[in-house]
Amino acid sequence: MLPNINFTTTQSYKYLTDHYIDIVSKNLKELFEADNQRFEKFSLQFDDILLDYSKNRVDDETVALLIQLARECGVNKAIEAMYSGEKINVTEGRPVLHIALRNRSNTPVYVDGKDVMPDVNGVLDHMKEFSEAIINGKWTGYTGKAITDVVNIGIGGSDLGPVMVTEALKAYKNHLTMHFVSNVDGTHIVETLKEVDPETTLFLIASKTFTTQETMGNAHSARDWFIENGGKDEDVAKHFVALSTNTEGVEKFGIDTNNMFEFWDWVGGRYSLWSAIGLSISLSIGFDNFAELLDGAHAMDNHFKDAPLEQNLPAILALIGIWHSNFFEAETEAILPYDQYMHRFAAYFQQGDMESNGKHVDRNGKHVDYQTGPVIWGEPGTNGQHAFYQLIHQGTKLIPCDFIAPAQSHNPLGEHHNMLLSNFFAQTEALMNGKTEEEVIAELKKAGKADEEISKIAPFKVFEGNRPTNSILVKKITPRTLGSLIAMYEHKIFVQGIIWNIYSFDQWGVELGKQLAGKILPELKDDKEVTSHDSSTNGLINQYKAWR
Ligand SMILES: O=P(O)(O)OC[C@H]1O[C@@H](O)[C@H](O)[C@@H](O)[C@@H]1O
Repeated sequence: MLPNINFTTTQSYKYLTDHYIDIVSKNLKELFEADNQRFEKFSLQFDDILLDYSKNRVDDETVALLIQLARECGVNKAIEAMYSGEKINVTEGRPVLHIALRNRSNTPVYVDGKDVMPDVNGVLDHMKEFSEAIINGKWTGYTGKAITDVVNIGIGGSDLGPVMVTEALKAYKNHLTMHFVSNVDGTHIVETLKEVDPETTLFLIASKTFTTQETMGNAHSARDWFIENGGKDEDVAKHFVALSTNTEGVEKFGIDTNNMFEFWDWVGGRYSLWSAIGLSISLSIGFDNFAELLDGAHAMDNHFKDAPLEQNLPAILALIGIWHSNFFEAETEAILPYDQYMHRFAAYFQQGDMESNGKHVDRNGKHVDYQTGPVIWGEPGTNGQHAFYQLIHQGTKLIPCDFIAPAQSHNPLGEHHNMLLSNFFAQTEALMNGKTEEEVIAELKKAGKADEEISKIAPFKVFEGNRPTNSILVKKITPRTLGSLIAMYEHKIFVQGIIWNIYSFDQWGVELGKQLAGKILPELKDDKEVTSHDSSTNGLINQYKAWR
C-alpha cells in the first residue's frame, strides 16, 4: 500500500512554511558568503554523475526539513512498495516495475506470485539475437538484401524514449539508418517512406496497446506502401516486427507472433524504453550498448533504493523541486542539456514528468489544494541562451533550471568543448549572482558613457540574480551514464508523486480528446453541415469541410 498523507498537514510542512519566510528574504550570494562549505555540503556524486544543488535557496535547515517531509510522507515505504511489485498503479490495477526490465542482478521480482525475470531475460535474449542478425546482415529482406534502414512507428512512450536515446548515443551508432514516425499527419510517414527502399527496410511497430490510432494508421500505410512497391503478403514477416503487450492485436494486424517482442502491462508507456520498445536502440547502437544502458539504470535503481535520503540523488532533486513548486510557487522547470546529442532529453521528460504528475486529484479522489507537477521544457545549450534565457534572467517568473553537461565530448574539436562548458558554468553563476545597479554603473562609466545616458540605460542592464539552478556534470554521455541519468529523473518524478499524494502511473487525462476525436472522425467523412457541437466547434468543422 502506498502511504496516503496530505503533505501540507505534516509537521515538517508547517516548519518549512515558517522557514520559507526566513529564507525567501535571503540571497544566494549571501548564502555562499556565509558558508564556504556550501558546495561540499550541497553536492552529491554517484558514479560519473555530480549533482550540485548548492545554487538553490536552501540551507542546512531547509534540507533537513525537506528530508523530514519525505520521511513523514512515507517515501521509503513507497519505494519498497514499488520494488516489491505491489499494485501501486491503483487506478489501472497494476504494479509499476520498469526497474525489473533493467534488474541486471536478476534477483526475483514477483507479480502475482510469479517471478517475472525469466520472461524479461527471454525477451532480452530475443532482442539480442534479432539485433545481431539485422546488424551483421544475416537477416535479409524479401529479395535477399541486408537491412539498411529501420523505421520505428510509435508515439508517446513508444517513440520519445527510443528517439531521445538513439540521438543521445549517436556516437555509438552503427551503419543502420534509423527513422521514427510518430505523427498521424500523413506527412510524417510519406516523407519517411521517400527515403527508404522496401527491399532493405525493417518496420518496428511499437505500441504497448497496439490500438493507438496514430500508430495503427501509420503501420497500415507502411504495409500498404510495402505491398504496392513489390513486397507480397508472405514477405511482410521479413520486414515488419511488433513491440507490444497485445498478442491478439499483433496477430490481427498480420504480424507473425514469432516476430513479436513482448512486454507487460506493468511497464508504463513512458517508462518503456527499457523494454522491447527499446529494440530500435539495440538495433542502432548494438545490444551490448543497450545492455550498458540497462546496467546504468540498474545502478541508479539500487542507489535510489538503498542510499539514505540525504545522499539520494533522485530524492534530493525531487525535494528541491517541491521546495520551488510548493513554497516559491514556481510553475515550470527547465531542463537544459549542454550536449547536442541530448537535444531530445527535455522533450522526453515532458512526457515522463507531465504525464506522470500532471494530476489534480489526490489518492483519495479529492481535488488537491496545492501545486503538483511542473511544466517541463527546455532546449540544448547554448541554443536556448540565444532564445529564451532572457526571460530566465530578467523575466518576472521564477524558473528553476537543471543544467546538464558532460566533461568529455564525443567530438573534441579545437576549443569547442571549452567554449560550450564556459557557457554552462557562466549561466548558473550569472543566474545566481546577477548584476547590481552599482556594477552596471561602474561598467558603463568605464566604457566612457555620459552620466545622463548611464542613468537612462542602467535599470535595463541590472540582473536581480538569486535564481535557482541545479548543475549536473557527468564525465561523459556513455550508455551507462545515460541509463543512470534517465533513471535518476524517473525516480525524482516518483518521489514527487508520493509527496503530492497523487497517482503517477496512470494517464486518464489523455483519454477525453481521443474519445471526442473518435466521435468527430465519422462526421468528417461527408460534406454535410455539422450541428452537433457548440458553435465554435461546429463553425471550425464546417469551415474545414468548405476548404478541404
Ligand atoms: O504504446 P501505445 O499503447 O501505442 O501508447 C502510446 C502513448 O499513448 C498515449 O495515449 C499515452 O498517453 C502514452 O502514455 C503512451 O505512451
